[in-house]
Amino acid sequence: MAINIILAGPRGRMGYEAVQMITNEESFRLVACLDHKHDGLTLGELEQFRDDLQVPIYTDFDTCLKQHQADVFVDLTIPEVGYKHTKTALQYKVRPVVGTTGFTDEQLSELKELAKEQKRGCIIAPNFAIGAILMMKFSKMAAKYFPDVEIIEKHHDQKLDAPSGTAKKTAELIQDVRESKKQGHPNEEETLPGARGADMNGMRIHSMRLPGLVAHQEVIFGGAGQTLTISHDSMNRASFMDGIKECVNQVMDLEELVYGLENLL
Ligand SMILES: NC(=O)C1=CN([C@@H]2O[C@H](COP(=O)(O)OP(=O)(O)OC[C@H]3O[C@@H](n4cnc5c(N)ncnc54)[C@H](OP(=O)(O)O)[C@@H]3O)[C@@H](O)[C@H]2O)C=CC1
Ligand SMILES: O=C(O)C1=N[C@H](C(=O)O)C[C@H](O)C1
Repeated sequence: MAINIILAGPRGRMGYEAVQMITNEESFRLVACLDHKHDGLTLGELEQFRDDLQVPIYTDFDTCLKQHQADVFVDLTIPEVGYKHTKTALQYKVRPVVGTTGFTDEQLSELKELAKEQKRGCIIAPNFAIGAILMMKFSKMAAKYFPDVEIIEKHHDQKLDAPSGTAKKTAELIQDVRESKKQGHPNEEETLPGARGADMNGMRIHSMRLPGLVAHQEVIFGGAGQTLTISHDSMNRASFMDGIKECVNQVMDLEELVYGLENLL
């Protein structure tokens, strides 16, 4: 039996790639899309998609969910909207797979509670690329031995949230094993505000935004007379598609929210 999917954000950089992946996968069926434009049209009627993609577009999620029996909802939009969509999907007992980043800790806790109440699987994954998951896991391993660490994340200049979801998640994983400490000189001062980046329990996160970049991260550890750099680069959005596929399959067997693909691999 095919898994019926509703996708939010089909015209976006990630959404476009996800449409190709879902429609090429025999065991998936894209039953509808959610957008804030083009209500009543089909994907095939939009310039960027193949003419034969007879997938209806809705701007109202409730209407979409009432019209289509879906198993899984995939969100690749923007933080504020992605959070609302995820909540609505769970209320309709449809399992969300969320790639959208920038949710607050409060929003994540609320969604965790809702998924538990509804006994429905939900996966929120700040990064779907297997290489990025390994980079995070290796960073957690290294942090046990190197408590001095800074994260540099580099993304395209159209990204809305900073730091990236991946950088935050990496810092959280490192925090599980790193003793909390302020790094750098105790009397250091920023003569230009922000020069030392964001501060997470003394660990620094720096966000770079430039045209030409896709998604890249370096985790740099420093110790006596040595540094260790763990880095990952996504050269294109195809790098995230195997992870989405894995999440769509795995979410069907879950009854709670899982935050991070590293918990499923
Ligand atoms: N987990 C992961 O592995 C990855 C996660 N991401 C995250 O995925 C998200 C999307 O990234 P990306 O594709 O690059 O971003 P884009 O800006 O390219 O795409 C976002 C899409 O969402 C649409 N949108 C805006 N508001 C709504 C709404 N109310 N309902 C439905 N759609 C809406 C936008 O339309 P319009 O352009 O008309 O505003 C756009 O088509 C981001 O949060 C990003 O951080 C990205 C890459 C990997
Ligand atoms: O916006 C992006 O592009 C990406 N967002 C995710 C994040 O915030 O970590 C994942 C990846 O880095 C690409």
